[in-house]
Amino acid sequence: MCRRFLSTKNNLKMCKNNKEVESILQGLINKRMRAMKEGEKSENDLLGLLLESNMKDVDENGQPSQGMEMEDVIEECKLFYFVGMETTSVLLTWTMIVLSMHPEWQDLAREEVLGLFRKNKPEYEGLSRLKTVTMILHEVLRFYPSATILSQKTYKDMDIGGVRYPSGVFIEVPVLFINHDPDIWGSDVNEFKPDRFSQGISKASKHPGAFLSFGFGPQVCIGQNFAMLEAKMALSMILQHFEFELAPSYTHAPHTVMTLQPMHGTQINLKAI
Ligand code: HEM
Repeated sequence: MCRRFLSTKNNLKMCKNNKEVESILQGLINKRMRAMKEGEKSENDLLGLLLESNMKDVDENGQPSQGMEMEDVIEECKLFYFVGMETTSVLLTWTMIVLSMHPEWQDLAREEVLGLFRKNKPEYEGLSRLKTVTMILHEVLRFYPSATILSQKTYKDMDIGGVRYPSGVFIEVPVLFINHDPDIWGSDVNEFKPDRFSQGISKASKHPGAFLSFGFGPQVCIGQNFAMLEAKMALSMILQHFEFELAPSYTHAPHTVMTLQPMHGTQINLKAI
């Protein structure tokens, strides 16, 4: 990877970090493979599944090229870690910011959570009944989509929307712009209005497929249900135990570093309840 880039200070740092992540993963993989070879039952997690498929193919075909290369296993682990962690964490961050800016929605969300769980740990069944919290998370994802642009590349000559594209053209879908387009969402597009999602995602806008914060088509986010569950669980627990508001030092400046983030951090005052 590193040979493709100029040796600037930043690129060298990125390469160093990348090598460090890869060597940590390689260590974890080696440990797990040793355990599997010694007959230990593989754990029911992503790494276990990837390695099981990798080792099975190697065994049955006698040559490793048929299975997933170790490099691919490492890349999959990196992909899941980065796309799974960062996206959900910025969703929660923006939700805390927006609920601080709109205390009326913070109160409604807390009312719903306490009504369902009181101060008990939220359980799966109850999380699927959170209507206001779900609408809030969808509206936050519309306002501040973790991925602001989706990139696709044509792999052959093709027609898209009446335009002929040759193979190898990058097509960028500007999710952030689409999510803020009044022709799609209405003239109140710049207002925080979770109830636009009260009838579900497909009825929230004038176009049923306009909500692209989890992508679309074959590359649609595989972790979206898990991410929503995680976010509902975390937000419910925060709402159960704290009231929160923005600290005076907070400066609102969304900017993109891979994901859409608050440029100057998220200073929030919490009050235990
Ligand atoms: C709020 C949280 C999340 C958001 C907003 C989000 C958003 C997205 C988007 C927009 C894409 C499509 C990318 C594209 O078309 O190029 C995507 C793909 C994907 N997401 Fe998520 N995601 C989230 C959480 C997660 C989690 C928790 C996981 C895994 C546990 C995950 C795993 C993936 C994977 C594996 C892909 C496919 C990548 C590919 O095929 O290239 N995501 N996600």
